Amino acid sequence: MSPKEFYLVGDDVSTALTVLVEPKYKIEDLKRAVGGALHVVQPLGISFHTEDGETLSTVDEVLSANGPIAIKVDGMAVREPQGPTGLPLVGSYYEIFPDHLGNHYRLFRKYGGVIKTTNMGKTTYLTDDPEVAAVSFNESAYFTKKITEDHPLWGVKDNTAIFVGDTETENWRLAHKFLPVAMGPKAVRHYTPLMQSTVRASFPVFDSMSGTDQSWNVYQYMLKLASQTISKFSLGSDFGHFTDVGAPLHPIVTNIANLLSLNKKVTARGSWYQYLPFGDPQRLRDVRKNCYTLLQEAIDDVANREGGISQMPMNDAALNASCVVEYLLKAVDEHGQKIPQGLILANMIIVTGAGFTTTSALLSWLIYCLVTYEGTQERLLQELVDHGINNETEWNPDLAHGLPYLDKFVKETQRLHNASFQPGRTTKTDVVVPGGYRLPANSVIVNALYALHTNPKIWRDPFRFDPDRWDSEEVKKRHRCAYVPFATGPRGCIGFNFALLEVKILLSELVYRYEFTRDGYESVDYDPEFQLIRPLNFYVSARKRTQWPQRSV
Ligand code: HEM
Repeated sequence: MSPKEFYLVGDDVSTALTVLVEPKYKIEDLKRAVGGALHVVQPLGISFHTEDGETLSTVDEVLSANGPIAIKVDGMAVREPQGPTGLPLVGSYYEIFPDHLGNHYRLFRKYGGVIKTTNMGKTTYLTDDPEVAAVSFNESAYFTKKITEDHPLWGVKDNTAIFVGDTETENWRLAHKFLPVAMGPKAVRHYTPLMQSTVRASFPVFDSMSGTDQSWNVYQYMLKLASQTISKFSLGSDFGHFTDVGAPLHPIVTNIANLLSLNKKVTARGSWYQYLPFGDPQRLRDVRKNCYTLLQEAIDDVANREGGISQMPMNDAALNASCVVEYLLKAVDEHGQKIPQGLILANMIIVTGAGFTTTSALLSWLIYCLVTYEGTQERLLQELVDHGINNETEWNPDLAHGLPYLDKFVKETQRLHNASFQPGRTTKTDVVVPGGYRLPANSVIVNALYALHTNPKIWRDPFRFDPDRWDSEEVKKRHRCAYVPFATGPRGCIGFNFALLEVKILLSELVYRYEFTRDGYESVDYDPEFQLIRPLNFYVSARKRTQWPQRSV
């Protein structure tokens, strides 16, 4: 073993660390050893240099060079991410809001693939670089999902629940053991009739608006439809959203939506703000209490159903249960253990909330794309007709996922209008990420999904809505983190099987029955204050079809 000193170009040579180098090392082994010592998360991106800048390509060259060895990461000196200087106290707030998607995109063009923003005392790093996203999504020695004061989910942090709790807790481990089984492809298949019947039960309401040529706010009705579907899946409850045109939203929906909206407001303003005993911070606490009460009632309803709850292995329970709550009450693991009773309530708030807030926004954007991008609605309808689909079709996942245009239309909509936009991860130590950017320990990095999905280095003509791009080799060979609408890694979405099947069936049923037309000429805005990207002022009329195109095949 030969001791050798290494330092990162960009740091002072006095920071050099000693690494023991074995002469039999391959160059990759040396990179891994040096990367580990200097906290370079992707060590194969390292290159070795003399102090004069000469490149050293072999282990022998490194061992025989004089003095400390300089290293670069992806050909770059190590550097601090840059961002707008901002104003005293508020930081970069006015550089970012209200159009945080557009402004972050602009800041990446100006400052590079990892940027730093400060906002009311909180510091956030963000990336639009898939290489950086890939390392941060991976739970590792360097990154984890830990919800600190700088994390976007701080206001709703709850270590008894999935999504809003830290990875390194026993509670997350348990939730992540039990819940995904209830949402895997096999389990989701048995919820297909539920999706089909829920959308068909909404037709009398849309028919009646069609009859009076009434235009309607798309998000309001997609929220009703998505939450009606998710509430049956998650809680086995019927929220009664389609008893008539003006049926109110169920209080579980309004309370969860308020919870998210208040959290975004409270966390956008700095950590001190949430402790105020009045105003939005107090409202956030009250709304959370209401959510708990309402959800517990829904859980008790399932637990007290006639016939009782029989226990069974997780996989059987997932196929047997009529909803996720029933699954959690039934399921036992390989040791005969159940998920602790005390974890069910908090997890069910999350499953329900994560389920309907995302799918309602996605359904709204799908309709937005249909009425905005010429020819898309006709193409989708033609595909349905060509596959013999109508409002009596018995849906199954193979049919829904076997519609190629629908599939790429959904993908392209999620690329440009994804509901989620800011999955955050926290560094466990200081770390040098791809591109040579250094993040301090305990800092939050947000994978900026919109900026990743429109990064011009990856996506040709990124703002053009073009479902056919999904057939191109370029897109098929993209980096695995260039498109991550559901995030990825151990903390990625567990509901994506359900979500994709749900939106495909609901959208197809609606498009087969109605012709959608945009109402109004204002540009459609997203809500900058909400935890998810949802359209605010988007109206359509949906006229019941009386004619359909001929089959083209
Ligand atoms: C269009 C629909 C959806 C989108 C875009 C979406 C997106 C995401 C994203 C980006 C994450 C990662 C969050 C983070 O890293 O902080 C996530 C996590 C999660 N999603 Fe979804 N989701 C969708 C639908 C659903 C549905 C329908 C459910 C359940 C019914 C669900 C349940 C969850 C849960 C429980 C987690 C947390 C996983 C964990 O913490 O380990 N999602 N989702």
